[in-house]
Amino acid sequence: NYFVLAMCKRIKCVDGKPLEEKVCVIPGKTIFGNNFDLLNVTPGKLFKLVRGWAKFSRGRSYVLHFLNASLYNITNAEDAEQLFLSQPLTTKGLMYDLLRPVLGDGLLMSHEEKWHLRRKMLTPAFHFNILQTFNEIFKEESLKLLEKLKHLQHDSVNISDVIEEFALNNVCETALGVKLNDIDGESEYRAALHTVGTIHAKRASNPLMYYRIIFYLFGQYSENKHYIEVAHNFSSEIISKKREEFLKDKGCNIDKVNSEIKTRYAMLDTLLYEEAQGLIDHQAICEEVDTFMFEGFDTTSTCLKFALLNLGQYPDVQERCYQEIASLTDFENLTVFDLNNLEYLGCVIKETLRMYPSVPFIGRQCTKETVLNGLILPANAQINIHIIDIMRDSKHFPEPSTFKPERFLAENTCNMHPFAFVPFSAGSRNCIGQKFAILEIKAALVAIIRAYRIFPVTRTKDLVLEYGITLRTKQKLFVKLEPRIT
Ligand code: HEM
Repeated sequence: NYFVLAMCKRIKCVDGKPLEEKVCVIPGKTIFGNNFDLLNVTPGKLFKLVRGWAKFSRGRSYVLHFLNASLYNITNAEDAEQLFLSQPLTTKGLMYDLLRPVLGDGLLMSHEEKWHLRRKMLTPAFHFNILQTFNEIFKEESLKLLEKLKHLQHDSVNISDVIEEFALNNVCETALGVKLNDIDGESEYRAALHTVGTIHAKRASNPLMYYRIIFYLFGQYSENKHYIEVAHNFSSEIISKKREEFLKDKGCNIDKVNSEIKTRYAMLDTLLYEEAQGLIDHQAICEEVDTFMFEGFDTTSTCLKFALLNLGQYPDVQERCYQEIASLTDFENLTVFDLNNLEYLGCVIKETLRMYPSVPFIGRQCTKETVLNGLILPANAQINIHIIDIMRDSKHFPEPSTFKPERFLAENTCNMHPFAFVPFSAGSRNCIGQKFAILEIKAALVAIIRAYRIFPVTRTKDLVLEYGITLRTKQKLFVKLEPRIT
């Protein structure tokens, strides 16, 4: 039962056949399983290694053996289906523990009863009525983004900074109800989130660093602690400010709040209302706010940056988007319906997410012995779901490395496997912010495409992709912009 030298319990086939008949077993570099395969890798090397294993296994899911745990890697839609539909397999994997000091036990990390309650509590904050009010903020921030772009050197625009600022402003103003620019320490906060993500990616690339004591002694423990504190102090200050406003404004009229909450309450107000009812405490609010800021900012900005690179590289695609947008009314008057109706632009965003998913890998762990896809996974086995490989499977997406937004037109998706396109994950632990994200990305792209022709500077084929919570690149990203004459 044990893979002795790797010191982990083996995964077995339900029918007793050799494991290799069901999955690919990646040979380790040493007799100690795959324990030493990851030593001294950088986030860039780790990304390449993990994708290389997926290539080696030729479309089959694969297994690795690490100290104390086997790792089942799901790389295709067929194997992902059972997992996404499984209720017991909703506990997040070991890797997420590295994020716990940052996100606490918020929606992303929590499980079972706690997750259920919080998800139920927060779902109304993403209701269609609320998205309508968010749309006004997305448009306002998109216009501010254009204003920023106007003052940059158009021959080579570094899109990372402006896009990240745009995304963070949006999530702060929508979810928390405060304008980030009005608060001191905004840029330090953004830098802190970025650094915490970078340290996490580096730590995740070295299994020895998963041990707290080793991270403490030889890793970036103090730096990490410092930046987490900066981020937490910032969000905590916002929460205190909003609590004061909330209690002054609504505290005496909970019934009124109760009726409003279903129609127009953003996330933080919803949480403050639950706090006023005694259902959650300050700590819980902090965890959720930190989770939403973290999840809501890097993910959308990553997608936007790749979408701009793609639009620059494919002038025909860009022109088709422009034609679709050209018939719309003034930008300021665009409704959620108008943006939802932009079918081709929607295909561009989907194709961008398919090729460059903002969250390329997600993880689960078995809390007890579990049967999945004809395998018996021992308790504590880890499961890594390769969102990126699932969506680059040539069975479902012919010529997977070619950017073809048309594959997402309604007439081409009728027979698509339900779990072949999963940038927002799927099943009960799917992304709560997916409609929010698409709307925000569309608003920004409409504003930019209307104002500028985009030309390539950084090309996607030259990018070195890096492992991280979100997809990262070694290089900074640049495009050239040419104002459109209207
Ligand atoms: C293009 C943008 C986005 C992408 C690709 C994306 C992707 C994902 C994925 C793959 C997951 C599952 C994570 C896992 O199982 O470990 C997830 C979960 C989550 N996302 Fe997003 N996300 C995006 C935008 C957003 C936004 C804008 C928000 C909030 C405003 C958000 C909030 C969350 C939260 C709270 C969860 C945890 C949900 C739960 O477990 O119940 N995301 N997202």
